[in-house]
Formats: sequence, C-alpha cells, structure tokens
Amino acid sequence: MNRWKVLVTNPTIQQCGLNLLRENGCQVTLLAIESREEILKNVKGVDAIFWASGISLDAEILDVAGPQMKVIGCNSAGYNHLDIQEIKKRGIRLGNTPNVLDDAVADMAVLLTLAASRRLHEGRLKIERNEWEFYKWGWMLGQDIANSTVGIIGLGNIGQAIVERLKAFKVKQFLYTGHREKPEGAKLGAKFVSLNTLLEESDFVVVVVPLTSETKEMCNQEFFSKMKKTAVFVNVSRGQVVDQPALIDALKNGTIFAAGLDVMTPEPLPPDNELLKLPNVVLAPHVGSATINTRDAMSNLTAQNILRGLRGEEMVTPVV
Ligand SMILES: O=C(O)C(=O)CO
Repeated sequence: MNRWKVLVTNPTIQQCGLNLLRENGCQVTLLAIESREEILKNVKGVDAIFWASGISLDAEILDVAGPQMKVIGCNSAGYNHLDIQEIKKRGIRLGNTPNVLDDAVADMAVLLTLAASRRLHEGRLKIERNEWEFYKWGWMLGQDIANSTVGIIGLGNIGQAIVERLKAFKVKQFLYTGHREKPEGAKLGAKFVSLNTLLEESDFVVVVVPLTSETKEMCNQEFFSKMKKTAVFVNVSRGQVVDQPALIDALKNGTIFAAGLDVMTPEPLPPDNELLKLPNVVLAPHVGSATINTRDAMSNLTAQNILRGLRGEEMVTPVV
C-alpha cells in the first residue's frame, strides 16, 4: 500500500477525516499545536497538507514543503488565507469544503437576522442591569421580518439556503445582487437588482460573499448610508468584507438599526473591542459551520479531496 505522507496542521481537527486517510494508505502527521513554526518544522517532504488553520499558506511554506508536495485539502469553504497564485504556479491541486456547511451557515444567518431584529443582546443587557421596563408597550420594539424585503449579497449555495429558510417567515420580497442574474434566483422567486437598489429597498441586508480583492471592505460608509435607518445588517462571510469602523459608526449614529455578525476583524476579537460595547449588535465567534455533523462532514470531505488528489483523480470539490 502507498504510504503518502500527509501533514495535518491542527490537532483539534475531527478524527473521522484522519481515519479515512490512514485507512487509505496515508501516514498522518498531526501537529501537537497549530502554529506557523510547527508547520514550517514539519512540512518538509510531505506529499499533501490537510490545511485546518486560519494561518496564511504562502510561498515560504510551499518552498519548505518541497516540489513533491502536490495536494492541499483546505478544511473550509473560504480559502482567502491561501495564496492561490503560488499554489497554481507550482501545479498544486487544491480542494475546499463547500456544500457540506451550507445548512449550518444558513441557520446561523437566520439566527443572527432574528436576534438582531428583535434586539436579543440589548434585552439581555436590560435584564442584567435591572432596566426591565415592565408593561411599557413601546419598549424594546424590534423590526418585523414578516412582510419585509430581504436583500442577499451573493446568491451562492448558502445565500439560496438562507432564502429557503426565510420563506417560512413570510418575507414579502427577496432581492439579490452579484456578478450576474442566476436561474436559481428565478426558481426561488428572488429578484436580481443592483447593489444600490438592494441597499435602498431592503429591510435586511445579508452578506454571503467570498473575500476577494473586489469584496474587501465593500460594506463601507457609503454602503451603510444607502441602507434604511430601520434596516438590519447580517454578515456570515468574512469580517474583512466590512469596513468595521464604518459599521460601528453606522450602528452608533442610527444610520442602521442593528447588526448580526458571525465574522469580524480581527478574529479572535479582543474583549475590549468597540463592537462589544454596542447594544444593537449580536455577535457570534465565527461558528457558522460549528455543528458536530457539519465539522465531521468537512473533515471527511477534506480527506476525500486529498486522497483523490494523491491518486491523480478529480477532487470532489476542487478549487484549482
Ligand atoms: O468554511 C468556511 O469558510 C467558514 O467560514 C465556515 O464557518
């Protein structure tokens, strides 16, 4: 049996993927701690890397790995932390983990949408601070999702899963924007519009785009100024898609009503960060895909991509 050497960059990774690699002739080296130094110390001479880290995978690591290393399995859907140019240049094959996390991330988007619109965090603070205004009928009023317009920026698989879920909440109209109109949009009854129209007309703006040079800080001061004052902003993609100081200003000044964020800058967010001081923000620590089944499925898919890459077969979910 082949003994392909596979380096796994994170000791906390779900075991199922590693078992699959071992059962299929791989010699697995699992780092004891996830760090750039440990990766650099252990990557030389491996055939494949199971990249389960937020650390940047760059030319230095690829150089140390050596020219025999031709396969990378990235254990996330997003691969903005990997230097794709360097990977392509060296003829390395790369796979990621889309699809298997769509449901979990879409659930997170719905959770944040509802929580931010109904002021969940602020309500909890009121209880803690003994500021519960019992029987004040105008107290802690939120925004309705029934009869609202929801705008999705990026109608990929996760965006579509969000629309499917929110239909149950009697949304009046779904808008979406992106590079082009999609047949899936028509199937879901969502209307393709410009970004400006989406921002001006939506009561909920949900961002589900990958981080690229085009989307970096696309949600800036101008973006928020076009939204309704009553609108809720939700981000389940990457923190860097948002100009965070501009978002903080918009939330403080009442330019928008509230935000629900699973992603932010930096991650981990320091406990003294301004975002944590705002009552109208609901935060989750980038746990969109963090369910038991989803994380197992991601680990398995990464292992399958690596095995197929090593055998010279098409990966299940190739990036390049
Ligand atoms: O897989 C990814 O890219 C994620 O961010 C999951 O939450």
